[in-house]
Amino acid sequence: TQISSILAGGYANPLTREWQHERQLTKNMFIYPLFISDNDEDEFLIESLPGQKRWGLNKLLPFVSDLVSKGLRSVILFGVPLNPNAKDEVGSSADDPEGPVIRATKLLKQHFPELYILADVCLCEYTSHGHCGVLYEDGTIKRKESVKRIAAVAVNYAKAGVDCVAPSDMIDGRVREIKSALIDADLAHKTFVFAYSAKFAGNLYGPFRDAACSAPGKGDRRAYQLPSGGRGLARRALRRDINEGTDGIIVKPSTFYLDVMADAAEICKDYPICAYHVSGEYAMLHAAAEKGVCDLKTIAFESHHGFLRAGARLIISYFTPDFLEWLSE
Ligand SMILES: NCC[C@H](CC(=O)O)[C@@H](CN)CCC(=O)O
Ligand SMILES: [Zn+2]
Repeated sequence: TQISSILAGGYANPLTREWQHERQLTKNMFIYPLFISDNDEDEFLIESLPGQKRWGLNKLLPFVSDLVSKGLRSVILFGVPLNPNAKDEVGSSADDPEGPVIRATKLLKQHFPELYILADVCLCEYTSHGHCGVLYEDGTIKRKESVKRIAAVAVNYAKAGVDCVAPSDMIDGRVREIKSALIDADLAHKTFVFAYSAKFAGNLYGPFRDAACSAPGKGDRRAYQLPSGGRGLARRALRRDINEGTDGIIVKPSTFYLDVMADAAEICKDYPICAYHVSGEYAMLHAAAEKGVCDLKTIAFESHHGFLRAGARLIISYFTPDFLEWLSE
């Protein structure tokens, strides 16, 4: 008999096309970023991040309640202190008990006890200079002091009820510092440490920095976020964070870094890998759809399928509300 070279029969039908997916997008893999303002009445549309808002605590609950009823399982909180004198050299207000992240955590836990809450841990939203750590006079990162401060913030978030701390600072040694500080505080047994292990300096965070007012005042983040060509460096950072006790790995950005995500799935195969579809990638798809280059829903599925193919199990995505609808159809 003639061995057929015809593959088409295997995916001729929509259902058999679905059968070809090794992993399907499901609601419980989505983690939704929430921008929490220190103005309780805020409900502010973020121009550069289509459809996304900055939320004050008096407006947050109905919005989250609707998403939870549609199957939202998890959010990641970013504090946006608008009050300018809340910022100082060491980001003191990051873990202010009256600050946006800690207050939002308590409010959300009270109303949605099942909602899994991650808190992004970084100083850039709270420092006067806008960098992710504490600086020397010459503008370089003061490593020891930075990681100690970031660990203290992580512990205070965990004390406030956060389920997972996600250090996005990228400063060497912060994972070990956070893990040991959580152990000392007797919180390590119930707090997930989700390190952004392969996070690249690039041009894809602009809309976020608009939303969070977190752009560096001077210079850039190239001294502590990875160079975009550095695949080997990313592999070394992945190994480093595993050794320092991370419980999961975030790769960020995503679309332009699927090879790094595949490396993470290999090097950290015993860990949950999370893709962060960052603000610039999200805004890019919206802009392309607006110009008629592609269809928004189709391109959202196509890009997010790529993260699964590359080995991600979780996705931090601004498309989360859309996917909660799309995956219910
Ligand atoms: N802590 C750094 C924040 C960082 C971007 C930046 O470098 O400013 C990301 C948040 N973790 C931005 C995420 C995004 O662009 O969506
Ligand atoms: Zn930062």
